[in-house]
Amino acid sequence: MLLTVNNLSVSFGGVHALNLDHFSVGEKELRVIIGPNGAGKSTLLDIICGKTRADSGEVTFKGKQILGKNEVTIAEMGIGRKFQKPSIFPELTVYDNLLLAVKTKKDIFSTLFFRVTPAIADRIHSVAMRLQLNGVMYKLAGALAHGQKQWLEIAIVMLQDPTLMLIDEPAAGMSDEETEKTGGLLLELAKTHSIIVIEHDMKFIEQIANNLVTVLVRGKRLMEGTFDEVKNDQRVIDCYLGRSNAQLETL
Ligand SMILES: Nc1ncnc2c1ncn2[C@@H]1O[C@H](COP(=O)(O)OP(=O)(O)OP(=O)(O)O)[C@@H](O)[C@H]1O
Repeated sequence: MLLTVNNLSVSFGGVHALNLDHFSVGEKELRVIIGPNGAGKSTLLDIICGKTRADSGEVTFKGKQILGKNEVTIAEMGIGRKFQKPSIFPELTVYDNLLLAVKTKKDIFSTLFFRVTPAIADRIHSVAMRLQLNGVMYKLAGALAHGQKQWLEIAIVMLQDPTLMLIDEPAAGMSDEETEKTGGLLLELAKTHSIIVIEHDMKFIEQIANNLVTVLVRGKRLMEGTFDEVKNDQRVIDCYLGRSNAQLETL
């Protein structure tokens, strides 16, 4: 397994946010995590990327313990996180945003003497191609459509060379067409990367869940299964019924 979590406990001011017995993700797996608000989904990703400290437990990545390591070290080990809040520079072009992502991966010394070699330019263009940004490379990032901005964010994470990408609600605020395209992009990226996606939109989950879906409720793992198993599980339906973000019952 690429990532393994065991007996992870996290609390904030005495309130348990996570009490997770086990969770693991394999190489080139696309895992979806669902759960009602406050289930601990973001906290789990925060722990994995080193943003939040755990009280106890074990998280190993490529066989190495990562609990207690800081965000920079964990990113260097190969875990990239795309947050919901935008992190692109709107006044720079798409190309310059991508170039900056390559530069910031370097240490200060090599950043000072940074040159765009043909290999770097190729890499930027190949990532842009995968995220279907090649047609808008010289457009200002701020002028992109909402969907394209999100794809640019994913491209920026990709350029940091992660083995595992953590993505929070990639389709939030997108049109139906953009959502479907995002699903296709994630499935394509999962051919070369492991990806954990937190998502609420069940139609989108149905499109991308080619492997397991993990259901978290009140910090615990309620169940794990295929999309159909999860969708038809009475406990899952009960957790979602009556919630505005649930569309389980309509599928
Ligand atoms: N920094 C924090 N300080 C205090 N409590 C927090 C903090 N972060 C999260 N929590 C609490 O931990 C619990 C889990 O929150 P978390 O954001 O991980 O849930 P979630 O499943 O991602 O929810 P949502 O779908 O609403 O984003 C909640 O009760 C939340 O209020």
